[in-house]
Amino acid sequence: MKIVKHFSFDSAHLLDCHDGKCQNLHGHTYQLEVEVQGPLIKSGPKAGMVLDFADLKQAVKQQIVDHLDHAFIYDVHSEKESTIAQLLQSWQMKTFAFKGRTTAEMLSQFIFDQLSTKLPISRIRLYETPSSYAECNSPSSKETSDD
Ligand SMILES: Nc1nc2c(c(=O)[nH]1)N=C([C@H](O)[C@H](O)COP(=O)(O)OP(=O)(O)OP(=O)(O)O)CN2
Ligand SMILES: [Zn+2]
Repeated sequence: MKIVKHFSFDSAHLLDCHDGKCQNLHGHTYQLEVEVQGPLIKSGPKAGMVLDFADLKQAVKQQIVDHLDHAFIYDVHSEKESTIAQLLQSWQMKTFAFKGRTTAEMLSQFIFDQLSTKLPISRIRLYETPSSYAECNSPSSKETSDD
């Protein structure tokens, strides 16, 4: 059985060295879908659930949304992005240090890995724009081969 919950957060970023408009500072209202797979709980207050949606909400909020929402997400390996982050930090503005390029793909892998330490996550999908998303699946939850 699978359950899915949707989340949303707003972040600013840029892609240093991008060969298009995304080299400029800009923002996204990211839409995040988190899927959890597992058997139904058999008894007690959570009977008939894979995981209580409220518990899923709290975990995603604490581990992901609270850190990324209204933050400048920057690649710690980029001098340009780190310089912007230092300036924002000097004004007590919110930043999030990311160990990689802040693409939808890299962010979705990070979110998947973070959440997987606490929950049986089977898939996450991160929409950067309404028409663009990256998806990260647990190998064990794949229904088809690797293609
Ligand atoms: N494979 C990826 N390609 C791009 C990424 C990414 O994370 N992975 N990111 C960007 C930029 O961050 C950019 O903000 C998004 O680009 P784009 O989809 O072109 O933006 P639009 O506002 O034009 O989106 P629409 O949904 O088409 O309006 C670039 N590429
Ligand atoms: Zn972007």
